[in-house]
Amino acid sequence: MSTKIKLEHVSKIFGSKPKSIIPKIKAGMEKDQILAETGHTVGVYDASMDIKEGEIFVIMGLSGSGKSTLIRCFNLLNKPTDGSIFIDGEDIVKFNSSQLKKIRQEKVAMVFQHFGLFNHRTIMANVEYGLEIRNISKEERREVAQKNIDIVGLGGYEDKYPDELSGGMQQRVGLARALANDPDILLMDEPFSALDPLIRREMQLELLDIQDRLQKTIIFITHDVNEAFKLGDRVAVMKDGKVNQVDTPEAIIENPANDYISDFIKDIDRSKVFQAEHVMIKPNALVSMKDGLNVARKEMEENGISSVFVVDRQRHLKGIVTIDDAISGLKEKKSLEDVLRDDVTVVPKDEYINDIIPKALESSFPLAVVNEEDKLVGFILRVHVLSGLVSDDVSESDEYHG
Ligand SMILES: Nc1ncnc2c1ncn2[C@@H]1O[C@H](COP(=O)(O)OP(=O)(O)OP(=O)(O)O)[C@@H](O)[C@H]1O
Repeated sequence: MSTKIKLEHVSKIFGSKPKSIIPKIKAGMEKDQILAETGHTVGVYDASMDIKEGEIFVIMGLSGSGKSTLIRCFNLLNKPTDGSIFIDGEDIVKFNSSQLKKIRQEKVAMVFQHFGLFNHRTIMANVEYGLEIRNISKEERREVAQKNIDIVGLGGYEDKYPDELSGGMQQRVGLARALANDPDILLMDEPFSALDPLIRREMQLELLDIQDRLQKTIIFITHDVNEAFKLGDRVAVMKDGKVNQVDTPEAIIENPANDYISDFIKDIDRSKVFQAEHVMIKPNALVSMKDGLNVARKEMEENGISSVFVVDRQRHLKGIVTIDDAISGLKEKKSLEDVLRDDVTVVPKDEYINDIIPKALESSFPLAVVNEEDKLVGFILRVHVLSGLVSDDVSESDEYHG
């Protein structure tokens, strides 16, 4: 994926002489001391990051950590005190007002926490708004707005007014309005935090679904670590105006950059973050149909394992054979095919552990993990899914091998 947005050493200081504060921070002065001695507030300090085209990039942090200040820099609602922001390679901090107007109308759209809808306008007229100020013709406006109302699942509500809709529905209108200008970049500042938990979960799934279809570059702000890790392809963790870590949810959980982040993520539900490919074990023994039963038995004996997966030449799974079946099958002069069991549960490599648990409970064999081409890439042991899910020792087990 190519870089869509690049931040280089972006700082935003609030106060009468913001630039004078930068050297003080460089010299190691902390945010509290700066406020006490100079009356300036450090909103964001020295943020650098690359955001890739088509990713959901989450900025997470507690209240006051600088998330909103930072996201408002992406469309220059906040002009950085220092640093550069490149969108598609152009430094927007240097843009004049007409360039800025264009980029806000056409390339970057924002969805707000409290929806920001016009209460005197119908849903249709709210969604049409951005197109209207760009002087798009009435017919085209209607067509584009209708398409986006349908995308967010609000077909049939076009003539209602915002206060006739629930919070979740109002936020869908906010999303449709942002999408109507077909922006490359969507800025979402705590869009779901005013919603109750059930609606919030529904909206999270809806956003993932819409993103699958539209592939925008999304910057999403939240203070909720579970939301961050559920939605984010990558997550930036902020504290006191500074970006502490930028990485994938899995990498942050495995290697938190400092104690603050360890503390932040201790309540995370790992089963909703880790996917099959993160916890699977790569098989060190595999048997192909043409190898035959004797080879299968040897593989199991030499590796000290009680079952082995059988694949074809393309590594597609054919089934599993157990050591007991292999030994008795050989005595009875049976072939590998005769004793092959096909009741193996197969899971795609991007399936969440949360969804794998019930399958593991039902299966008497290790679960087979396959890639997009349906090739066997690993396996997951029932015992590990059940005991602490994705504990660090998962790869050290020698109880079974596939
Ligand atoms: N316009 C402003 N003038 C002065 N200080 C500001 C301004 N906007 C934000 N700040 C300060 O900058 C710091 C970061 O605030 P910001 O709103 O970005 O945090 P946040 O992480 O988004 O918090 P929240 O989740 O509560 O919105 C805070 O200390 C805040 O008081």
